[in-house]
Amino acid sequence: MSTTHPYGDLLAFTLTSPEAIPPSLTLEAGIEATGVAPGVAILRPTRPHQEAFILLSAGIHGNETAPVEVLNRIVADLCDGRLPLDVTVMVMFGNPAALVAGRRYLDYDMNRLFMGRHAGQLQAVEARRAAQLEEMARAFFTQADAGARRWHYDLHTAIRGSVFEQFGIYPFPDGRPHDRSELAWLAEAGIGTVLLHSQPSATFSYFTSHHFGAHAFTLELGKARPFGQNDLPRFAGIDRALRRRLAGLGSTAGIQPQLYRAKYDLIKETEAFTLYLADDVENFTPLPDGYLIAEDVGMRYVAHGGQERILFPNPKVACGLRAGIVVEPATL
Ligand SMILES: O=C(O)CCC(=O)N[C@@H](CCC(=O)O)C(=O)O
Ligand SMILES: [Zn+2]
Repeated sequence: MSTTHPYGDLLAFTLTSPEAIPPSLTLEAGIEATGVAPGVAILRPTRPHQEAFILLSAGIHGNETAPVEVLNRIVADLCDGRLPLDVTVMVMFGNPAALVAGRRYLDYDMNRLFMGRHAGQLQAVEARRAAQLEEMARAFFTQADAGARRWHYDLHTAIRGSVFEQFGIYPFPDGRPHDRSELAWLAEAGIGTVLLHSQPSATFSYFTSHHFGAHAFTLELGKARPFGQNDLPRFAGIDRALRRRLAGLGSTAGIQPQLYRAKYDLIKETEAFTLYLADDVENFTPLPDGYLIAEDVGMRYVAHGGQERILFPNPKVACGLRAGIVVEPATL
């Protein structure tokens, strides 16, 4: 089957025309493709299929290109009949303008603007886009019957390298138990480490978990690199697992990832915030007992106990935002 539609390379379509909505088409592969917004489309089999709704997002941060390339290939394989689809899937390239610019964001970090936080940053282009993504996620998940299964995988790569190259982030479950079969699915996808968030946040995965009860995860799949510099075979585990999920296949293995819990956030309150970790310190680096991690006006962040590790240290964030997370080992 030869490609004669933009779903054969939705990424090229989006980067070339970042304000264009993909066309709505019935494809020879037996898929109804509906363009919803720039960089966003829903794919649904034309034949009877499972009552499962899967949201796959990438490029919420515009410099995190590899996950966008992974999703782009999956969309092409679905739409050209090389990969079976037995669920309804919405694919989102989160921030097309930032993807074109190769920047994490243009005005404001979009993954701090969900849960309605966009209303407080209306001058930022990311605020309008976050509001749009929220609305599209709401329409997508609320069309599902009460018994339908809902998943959301928000794919990222990180600024720094990591002691554990790929890891998942389980948003705060609002009192629901953590789901061991979802954790096993992550392990099977090659994601051997999962951070359990301990509080609500303004991220996309918390939004879909909180509002729609989706099994939602932020997945950190490696180090962020520009388009053309990604080593895509390193993403084979998540690629394979997503393809199985889209084909309606279940888990095969029972292994569990190792778990960490978010203990507290480093908050950059003022421009005086100082981080005492070098730029090449990796995510999940252990923090020796007593180590001074960071300081801000009237605040000293000191490591305790020798079991803590640092995640996402970044002194360059805007004031008021998280400049790192101190994590510790956890069990369920
Ligand atoms: O490398 C970094 O410093 C950030 C990588 C990244 O974008 N991570 C996500 C994690 C979201 C979460 O905590 O659920 C983010 O910071 O938005
Ligand atoms: Zn990111």
